[in-house]
Amino acid sequence: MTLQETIIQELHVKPEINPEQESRAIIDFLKTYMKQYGFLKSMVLGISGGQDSTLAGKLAQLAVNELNEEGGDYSFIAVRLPHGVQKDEQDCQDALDFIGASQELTVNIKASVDESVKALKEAGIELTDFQKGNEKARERMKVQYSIAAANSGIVLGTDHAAESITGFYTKYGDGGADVLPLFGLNKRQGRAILKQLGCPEHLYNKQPTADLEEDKPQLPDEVALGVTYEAIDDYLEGKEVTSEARETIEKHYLKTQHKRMMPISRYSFDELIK
Ligand SMILES: NC(=O)c1ccc[n+]([C@@H]2O[C@H](COP(=O)([O-])OP(=O)(O)OC[C@H]3O[C@@H](n4cnc5c(N)ncnc54)[C@H](O)[C@@H]3O)[C@@H](O)[C@H]2O)c1
Ligand SMILES: Nc1ncnc2c1ncn2[C@@H]1O[C@H](COP(=O)(O)O)[C@@H](O)[C@H]1O
Ligand SMILES: O=P(O)(O)OP(=O)(O)O
Ligand SMILES: [Mg+2]
Repeated sequence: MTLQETIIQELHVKPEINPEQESRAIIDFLKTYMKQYGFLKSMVLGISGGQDSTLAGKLAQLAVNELNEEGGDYSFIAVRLPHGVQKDEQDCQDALDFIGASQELTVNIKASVDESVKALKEAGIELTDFQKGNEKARERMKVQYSIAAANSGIVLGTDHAAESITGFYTKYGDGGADVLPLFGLNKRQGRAILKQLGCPEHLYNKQPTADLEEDKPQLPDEVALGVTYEAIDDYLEGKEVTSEARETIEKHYLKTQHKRMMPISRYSFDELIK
């Protein structure tokens, strides 16, 4: 098998999807999961104003609606987690309107992040702007777990194949979650599902950004990665891409293998270095 074929198999990407069937399958998966564990009552997810959290949030809310129509008492808790004031706050509000969550909460992470940065500095560790970005992502994870704990809930994550392949997430930050509804999809497939669900166009066509760096506000993922999502999506669908794109994608994949595994032990080290 080529590395491309191995990755496609590992990340469960289909060369094409039927958006309606795919959203049905994800909603059914979420419903089955919630029903499997009787004590679970809620799903929690940070809503950033981007494509992925809009999609995962909408699918979670649709699952909750159906569970409740069937006699359940479940909720989807959409969480705004700005760091100070977010430039694209209007997109976040548009996403929340589209999702129609059972409950909305806002926790501003700035004070906690600033305190961590300060305490680390006092201990002699001065974070770079990039490292502080990862601190923000981990603070968001922490807040979502606290909300889930207080609401008999699980934390949803928005990782999908087009992010997983490059490891473009903060380990135990946005990479830390209980259930990944979008796993197996690439970026354009997620966009197609949002379109089919009637999402406002400006949300599903929005430039993907982690928006974690203060020195580079709203830095497009594609600039940080050095490759376009079009190329990543093509690669994941088994298509030919330029040799430059292939090299960049595969380099990211190999460098971030540890992120797609449980913490490494003597028994998994071989898997990592293969
Ligand atoms: N922080 C930001 O401001 C920012 C902004 C945009 C995008 N991103 C993206 O988010 C991601 C997060 O950055 P990151 O990957 O540098 O940080 P990370 O914290 O997600 O991962 C780095 C950590 O992983 C562990 N690690 C590294 N190599 C390992 C190995 N071989 N085996 C086991 N553990 C290992 C180490 O603890 C290291 O500190 C990147 O893809 C980045 O491009 C971050
Ligand atoms: N500003 C944010 N508010 C709420 N939730 C957020 C915010 N930024 C990121 N998130 C969550 O993290 C994931 C990953 O974001 P990327 O843009 O892929 O880095 C996002 O889906 C939200 O759930
Ligand atoms: O995870 P999101 O919602 O922030 O989407 P994107 O990765 O496209 O910014
Ligand atoms: Mg984003």
